[in-house]
Amino acid sequence: MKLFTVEQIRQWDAYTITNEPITSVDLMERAAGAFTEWLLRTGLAETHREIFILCGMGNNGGDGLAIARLLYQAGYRPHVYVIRHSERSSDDFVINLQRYETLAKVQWLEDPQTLPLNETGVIIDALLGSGLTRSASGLLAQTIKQINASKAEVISVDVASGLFADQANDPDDVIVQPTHTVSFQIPKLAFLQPKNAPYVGKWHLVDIGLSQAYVDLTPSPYFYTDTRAIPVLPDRESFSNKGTFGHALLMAGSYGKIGAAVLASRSCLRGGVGLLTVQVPRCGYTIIQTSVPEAMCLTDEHETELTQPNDLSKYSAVGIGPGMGQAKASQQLLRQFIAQAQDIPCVIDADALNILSQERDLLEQLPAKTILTPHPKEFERLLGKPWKDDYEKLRLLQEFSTRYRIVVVLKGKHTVVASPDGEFHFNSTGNAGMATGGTGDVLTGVLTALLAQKLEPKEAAILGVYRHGEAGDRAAARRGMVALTAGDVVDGLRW
Ligand SMILES: NC(=O)C1=CN([C@@H]2O[C@H](COP(=O)(O)OP(=O)(O)OC[C@H]3O[C@@H](n4cnc5c(N)ncnc54)[C@H](OP(=O)(O)O)[C@@H]3O)[C@@H](O)[C@H]2O)[C@@H](O)CC1
Ligand SMILES: Nc1ncnc2c1ncn2[C@@H]1O[C@H](COP(=O)(O)OP(=O)(O)O)[C@@H](O)[C@H]1O
Ligand SMILES: [K+]
Repeated sequence: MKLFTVEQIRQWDAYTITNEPITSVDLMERAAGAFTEWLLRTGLAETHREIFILCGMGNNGGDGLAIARLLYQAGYRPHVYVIRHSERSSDDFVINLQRYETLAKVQWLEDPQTLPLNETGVIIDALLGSGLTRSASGLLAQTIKQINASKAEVISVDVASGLFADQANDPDDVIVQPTHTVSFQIPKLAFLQPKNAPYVGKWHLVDIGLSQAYVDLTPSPYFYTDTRAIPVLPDRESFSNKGTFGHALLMAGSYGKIGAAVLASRSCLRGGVGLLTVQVPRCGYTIIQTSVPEAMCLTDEHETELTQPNDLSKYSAVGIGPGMGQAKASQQLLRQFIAQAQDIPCVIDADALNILSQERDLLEQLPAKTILTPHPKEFERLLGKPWKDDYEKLRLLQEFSTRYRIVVVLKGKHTVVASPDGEFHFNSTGNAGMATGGTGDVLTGVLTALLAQKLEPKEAAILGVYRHGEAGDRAAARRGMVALTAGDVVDGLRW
């Protein structure tokens, strides 16, 4: 799914109005109808709950008033408040205010302290949407604080009031903290940024029929990976043999961390590779041979660390780093590896990334088909500096990917795949149960398997990250998030 900036969403709105054609107030009606249908379907507005609808004077407030009318017509009796936060009001706000006032009165809120919010109530937050131009202050900020202090269920219309939809807020901004955000058509970029988690809650999309032609015509670097958009592995030919699916090499493990090599090996096999060789220090030999009998084991000459370069020519892809440690000899090994691997697709992870952070000249020499898989701390080390906010992080990620011409998978709740063509693909699968040791090693194995099967690095990264998260979701459905381990993620892999 393509994602857009606020300015593009505004143009999308205008394009739909002109080309469908539909009047803007009817489009607002459609948005309010979709929101109300969602609300009634979820049962969050059961009649015994009091519904408070807080409206601003722009189109978000207009949505709030149209929702109020639709609820009123469905038999609910919402308490509707409007806040005078601006000199101006939007035309569609005015029309919807008049329409509502044919049914009931609204209250102009002068003092937020007087809001009779209670914990069994539902607050519909329609103060401000994507038209936010500055941080909330004054009466608006007081009202938002009052909403956040109440124990009521809060549902934001389109985007939480006070949250910028496509740029960073200041740390001390006053922003609604909803339990749910019901957003029109597409997720806003803000929903995917880690620091915004308290200002989004659970987000849901409702379809308001904005023009598909605009989506097709309008370029954007941002994508949200949904089931319809993921790359696919080619079907397996019935006459194929194990040679068809590549021979992967994993270089992983050190004394006390052979488990990382085991997890990456298992997931590489579940990723569909034809043949797998695992290079581990001598201490890992028996462990690999007994716990992953499908893999061949190449023992390093060193007892506890990886030190020995290989002839890489027979491998279709290499994954290096999980549990590898950062011993001096392993640093030298990585240097030799990079020199040798220029024509081989590779995944560089974990300790190998930390070595790269210290030996920065190696970044310039990375093979053309490289995927790096840092978590945020590892990415910060690679950059050599922290970022100011999540959007600056994205800019730096893009610069990094373009400068070194590699795919970077920045892991997290919405793992981002950044590619040298300037695109960002935010992942949609996975869950907090995966925040447990070893799940990253599982991802390395999967990505190595996909590269061995000749997927291009960008496609391999988008697909692998998606399936890895999906495997985590399957594992969480079976065991619950608390009990989930990295091995369960391996077991959850399906293609
Ligand atoms: N295409 C779609 O998806 C559709 C979108 N729709 C809806 O439209 C919403 C966007 O509406 P919108 O553009 O009218 O903006 P909205 O957020 O209501 O703000 C209004 C005004 O508030 C003001 N203001 C800003 N910041 C302020 C502050 N801190 N403190 C005080 N005032 C502040 C500022 O005016 P100013 O005071 O700067 O003159 C601004 O113009 C969108 O979120 C969705 O709900 C649907 O109806 C139909 C289809
Ligand atoms: N809250 C979360 N939601 C979704 N996925 C998560 C979450 N926390 C972690 N993950 C995923 O789990 C993996 C963790 O990788 P990493 O931090 O390298 O762990 P490790 O080094 O222990 O293997 C990543 O793929 C990440 O995207
Ligand atoms: K809102």
